[in-house]
Amino acid sequence: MGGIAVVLAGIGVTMTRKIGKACYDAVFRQLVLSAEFNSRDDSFRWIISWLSEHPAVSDGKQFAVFTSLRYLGPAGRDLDRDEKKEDVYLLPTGWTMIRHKKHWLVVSREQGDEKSGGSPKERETLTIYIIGGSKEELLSIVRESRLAYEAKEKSRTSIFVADEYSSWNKIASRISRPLDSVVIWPPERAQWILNDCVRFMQAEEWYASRGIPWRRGYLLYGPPGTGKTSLVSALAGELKLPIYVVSLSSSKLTDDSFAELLNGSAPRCILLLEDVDAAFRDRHAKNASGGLTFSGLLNAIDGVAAQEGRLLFMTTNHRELLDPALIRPGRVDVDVRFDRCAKEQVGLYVRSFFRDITDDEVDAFVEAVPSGTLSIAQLQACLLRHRDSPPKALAELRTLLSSM
Ligand SMILES: Nc1ncnc2c1ncn2[C@@H]1O[C@H](COP(=O)(O)OP(=O)(O)OP(=O)(O)O)[C@@H](O)[C@H]1O
Repeated sequence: MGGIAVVLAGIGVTMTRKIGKACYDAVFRQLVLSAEFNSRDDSFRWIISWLSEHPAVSDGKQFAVFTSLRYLGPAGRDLDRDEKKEDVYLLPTGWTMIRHKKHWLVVSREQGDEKSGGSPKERETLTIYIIGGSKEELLSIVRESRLAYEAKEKSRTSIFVADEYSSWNKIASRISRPLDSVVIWPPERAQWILNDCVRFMQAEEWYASRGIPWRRGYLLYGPPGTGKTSLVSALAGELKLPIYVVSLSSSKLTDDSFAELLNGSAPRCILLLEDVDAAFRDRHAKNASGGLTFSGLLNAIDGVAAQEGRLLFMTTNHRELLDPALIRPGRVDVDVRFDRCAKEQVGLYVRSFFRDITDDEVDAFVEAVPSGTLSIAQLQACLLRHRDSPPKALAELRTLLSSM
């Protein structure tokens, strides 16, 4: 008898709990709206940036640091050489309540476990609960955060690099580099390439009406440090497009993950494949071990399922080592050769570096550097060591040249 009473009491407690929870959930759902932002989605960045600038948050005491400059892979190295500025956000830790306009918002951040896949940063979610608010109010927060983020990013270039999990990591968002900061010869060539890109981006219908896949490929080749990556960076700034960088030499890449990466890039972007020769000196060199194959590469960049409307840039120091199939017309439409400095480039670069230098001093640099001996990167390194003294820079340059 006593046993039955205990069982009945147990059932009663469980039922009461369940009913209580159901009532609580129903009331909670009625009063509280929520939106979840996953770090895989762009909206996550908007909200993170919006929250970190919200007065109620910036007055807080406990913060977690969130930075978008997380991973500098080999391909990120060059792009990051000029500026090491990070996007750093200070965000509240755990659960936070903030007053926004007429409502209270509760913000919670959660890190997913390994089962949810992807890199740890990719598994993060941020949930905003709005108490007593409407769907429209929740949407207006998302819109507001998007507009603020886009306004902030307007004069910046976003750079994404494929990480070891074969997903995109935003490594930087930096002030766009002006096109005329890249000194190539002849100077009108940079503008020609920019015009070509613009013309392509505006020609979706033209391509569609002729049944031509809407794709354009550029091969930039020449010695190291001559401005290939810098030009891509400047073009991205002028075109207001993000750059997606893949290093083909990564051993983690497979045909599937490469195709997935390309599909996961923004529909309008610059896709930059750096040092293509390192991975594909010839089509047979790879790949017994299951990495990216040559046909996998070709399929992903221009197979039937390949994305359209993006600009493909490939860079190499050794054009002669590339498989002809990779650079045939249709895959590479524009070939641009970069060389070590012509005398005119030395003059232009020195003038733009020192700004208030005299004509005679510029002429001395031009005279000292024979055409085709130094890359701009070498010249730049020397000038940087004596940024306040053109005569000292010139003296060091002469020593350097005499030892070559
Ligand atoms: N033509 C150029 N105009 C202005 N700066 C240049 C130029 N070439 C190189 N530089 C400077 O030299 C550095 C290296 O340049 P960059 O990475 O663009 O060279 P690269 O040709 O892509 O080299 P690599 O083949 O090694 O990838 C950068 O800091 C860049 O600012």
